[in-house]
Amino acid sequence: MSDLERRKAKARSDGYAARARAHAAGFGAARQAAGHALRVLAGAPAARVVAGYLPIRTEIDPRPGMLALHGLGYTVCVPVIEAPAHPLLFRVWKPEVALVPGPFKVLIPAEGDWIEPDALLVPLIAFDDEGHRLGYGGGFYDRTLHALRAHRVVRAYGFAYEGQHVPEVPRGLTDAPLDAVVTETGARLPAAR
Ligand SMILES: Nc1nc2c(c(=O)[nH]1)N(C=O)[C@@H](CNc1ccc(C(=O)N[C@@H](CCC(=O)O)C(=O)O)cc1)CN2
Ligand SMILES: Nc1ncnc2c1ncn2[C@@H]1O[C@H](COP(=O)(O)OP(=O)(O)OP(=O)(O)O)[C@@H](O)[C@H]1O
Repeated sequence: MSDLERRKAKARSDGYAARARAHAAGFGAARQAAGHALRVLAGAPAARVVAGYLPIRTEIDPRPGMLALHGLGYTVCVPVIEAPAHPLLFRVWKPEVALVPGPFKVLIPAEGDWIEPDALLVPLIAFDDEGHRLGYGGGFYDRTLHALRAHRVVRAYGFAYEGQHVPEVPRGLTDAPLDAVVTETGARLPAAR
């Protein structure tokens, strides 16, 4: 294990504990964060297809935001793992769509069109002021953002509890930065990178 991997592993276990505390205390946070996400997306030009996610463990629940976006006429989609070390695919999500368990027990739509999002709400374990994030360690969102951003502007907004903020996320060369992080207290724009 490299020094970076060791530091990420430590930050992951600390981050898990902080997220669990925020989740346990976070009554109403998902709704407040949803409101901030709608404002951020309304200010982002040309975002019509927005990726949310179906939460696992103690991730903040983006479904109130996804429901509101659907009601406003956005096309909402969620990630699906195609294979390890591959970018994520995205399938259209609607409030009534049937869900089935996919890899890592994450729910995925049983059917629906495959689509490319132009903005994403991204789950995470920890984030810092420069918009760097730590995920579960699969590199899925990093690969996905690199691939999507190779041919056009695609915005990525971390979606998290305020309690997941850390001074500095251990960072590697392949980590894809976020355009902002939305929490229950508002949208944090990254400080100059
Ligand atoms: N809600 C949600 N959906 C998502 C993601 C996510 O982070 N959150 N993903 C974002 O990528 C993808 C799923 N990726 C995942 C990758 C790893 C693990 C996981 O449980 N990893 C184990 C370690 C496994 C190992 O080391 O082999 C762990 O954390 O204990 C879960 C989801 C797509 N959908
Ligand atoms: N664009 C990429 N191309 C090739 N490898 C990549 C890319 N992005 C990440 N990786 C590799 O994936 C592995 C996991 O990366 P990392 O620890 O940053 O995952 P993570 O950001 O925590 O996970 P996720 O993005 O799935 O939430 C690392 O070995 C990293 O080098």
